[in-house]
Amino acid sequence: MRYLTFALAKGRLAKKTLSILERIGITCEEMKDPNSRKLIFVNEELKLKFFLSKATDVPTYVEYGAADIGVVGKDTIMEEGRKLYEVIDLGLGKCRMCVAGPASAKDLLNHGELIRVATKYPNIAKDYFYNVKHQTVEIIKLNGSIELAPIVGLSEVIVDIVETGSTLRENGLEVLEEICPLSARMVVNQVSMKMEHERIQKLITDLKGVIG
Ligand SMILES: Nc1ncnc2c1ncn2[C@@H]1O[C@H](COP(=O)(O)OP(=O)(O)OP(=O)(O)O)[C@@H](O)[C@H]1O
Ligand SMILES: O=P(O)(O)OC[C@H]1O[C@H](OP(=O)(O)OP(=O)(O)O)[C@H](O)[C@@H]1O
Repeated sequence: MRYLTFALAKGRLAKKTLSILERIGITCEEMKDPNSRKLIFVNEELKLKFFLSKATDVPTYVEYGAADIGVVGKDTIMEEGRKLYEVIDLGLGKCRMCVAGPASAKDLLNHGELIRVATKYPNIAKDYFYNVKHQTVEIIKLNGSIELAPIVGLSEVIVDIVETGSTLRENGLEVLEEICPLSARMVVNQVSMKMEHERIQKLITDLKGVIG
């Protein structure tokens, strides 16, 4: 039996992903050592391998088949646009992709003005403004602390993740439009899905049994 390899997003989703896998009997004790610098972990008994990578790289590993299976946020799947199968919504890491800004920016969205949109997600923002709203905008790519952009005058609005809404509230901003709900998904390499169909299907069925 060959090894099945999992690419898991490090950061916010990692711990929750490991605990959902544990609930279906997939454990990788080694991975829990916070001091370890090791990158790849093996469960000999189950013939599984795991590695943690930057969330944005998970779809890349899965498309190329370096990992058979990945767990990553829907936002990253949409933004990366890789060829893979999205097989299950794990229901964790729930949040929303939103257009946000000061209340005063609402009118700019309703009247189709040429506005600047700061975001870590240029493809999602482009798709939303061009294909859904049919509004021409200038997209400005940032890499973090997106809420700063409208405060310091870099953009009129932002496209970003909202979970509790605290970051927006504490900075005098609000949700202006909701683009879509988000959560972590399991994704599968298209060839692996065919070659390892039975094992992957069992995994999906087991996961469906433990998620609410
Ligand atoms: N409040 C939140 N903020 C950001 N992401 C969240 C939040 N809640 C859930 N998520 C989900 O967690 C995923 C990973 O978030 P995390 O902040 O760990 O990674 P990242 O932002 O891609 O990493 P980095 O900070 O290295 O760029 C997101 O892609 C999203 O699907
Ligand atoms: O609605 P909330 O619960 O406040 O969560 C949303 C915030 O969390 C994320 O930022 P993150 O902490 O990942 O930092 P970053 O902005 O540097 O990416 C996201 O980009 C928002 O800023």
